[in-house]
Amino acid sequence: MKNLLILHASQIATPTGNSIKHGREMDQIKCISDGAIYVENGTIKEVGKTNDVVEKLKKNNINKFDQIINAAGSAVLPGFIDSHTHFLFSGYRLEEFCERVGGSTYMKIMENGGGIQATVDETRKASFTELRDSGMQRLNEMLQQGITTVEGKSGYGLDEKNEMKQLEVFRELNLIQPVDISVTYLGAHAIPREYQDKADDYVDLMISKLLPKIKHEELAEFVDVFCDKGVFDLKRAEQLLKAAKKLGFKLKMHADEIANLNGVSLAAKLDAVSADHLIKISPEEIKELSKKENTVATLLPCTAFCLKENFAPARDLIDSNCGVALASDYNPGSSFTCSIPLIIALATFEMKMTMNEVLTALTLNGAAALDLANKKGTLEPGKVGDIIFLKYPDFRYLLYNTGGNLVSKVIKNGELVYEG
Ligand SMILES: N=CN[C@@H](CCC(=O)O)C(=O)O
Ligand SMILES: [Zn+2]
Repeated sequence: MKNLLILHASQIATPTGNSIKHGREMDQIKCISDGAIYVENGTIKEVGKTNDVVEKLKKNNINKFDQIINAAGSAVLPGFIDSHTHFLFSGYRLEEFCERVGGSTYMKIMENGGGIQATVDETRKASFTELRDSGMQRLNEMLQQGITTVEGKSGYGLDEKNEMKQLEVFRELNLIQPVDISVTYLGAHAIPREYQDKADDYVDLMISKLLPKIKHEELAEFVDVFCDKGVFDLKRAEQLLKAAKKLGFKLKMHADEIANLNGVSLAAKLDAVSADHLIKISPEEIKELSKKENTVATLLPCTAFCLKENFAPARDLIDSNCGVALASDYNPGSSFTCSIPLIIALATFEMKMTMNEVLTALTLNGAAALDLANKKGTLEPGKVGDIIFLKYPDFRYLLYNTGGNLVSKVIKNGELVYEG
């Protein structure tokens, strides 16, 4: 048996429950002062006031611990869950980023052969080892931000060999470093050059060959599609997602990012686990989404910021009773950052979310966007022991110390894996 006892936390701050929080529920955070957490074999067993937890452990004759950490002076939170990223890629797009800052647009760059295609060219050239090593470095950066679970999408291979390479690198990374990766197949990230005027053939190829192979080899849990103008239209997105669902994949969707193609409606209709971006979501779609218990609205403020777009209407979504998650969208084009402090600053100051809502969106609702809300995202008995410490005594310092990385310790599965 391996166990850990955390004592005297100035504050334990956590959402509660095993499922997505909607609307007003997102604003409810449980705070315990002078808190303690006991973790056994990677699972949280006790959470409460230090005196109460210590008493309970004594009663149960638990008096030997592999590690005891005094958390006085720290707020202690669930590990952050970054539920939308494209962190596995090769090559950077600095020039295009600067062009955009100077006035060009994401789609103009893509039409001229840059954008996702440029990263596909570089990623195809990269070896398994190169991809693994750069992925490893990025995961380490995430860990230091307090991210204990991340979603990773393929989508920079766009052919069988290179999509499989990305998915296999994810599998390897899951074995060799602490951050858990939930894997998504995003073959429908762009129409590959080889299929430029044959988009239907590419969709057919994914449906007839790639999806069954990936399912058979258990290389991805989710299937996603970039449904937008100039990429995959609604009809093709529906065709692909329906086929994926039939094979047992869970669904995600890049929806209403650049243009409104009614993508959120489709995500709702197909019971997707999440609909992501939503910058251009319509009022009707907000209504539709609010009726869905389990489709998370995943908002990506760093992307809107870097694309100089409006932010997704977080307030309207939450006030209409939707469940909102926040994620980084870490990718080499529209959001080359995994900065949790930047997400927090944009979500509060620009998107008018409360700090309680932001914490829920980065933990429990992030877990829900990965279908993990019954295992992760809160500090409660039965949940995985993924816990972070801040260098200040109250979680609201995350807002107050604007832009600062306040994470001082990260516990993964009950073990200390990072100390800043
Ligand atoms: N929009 C599509 N995919 C990414 C961008 C990927 C890229 O530009 O490389 C996104 O979510 O923003
Ligand atoms: Zn994305």
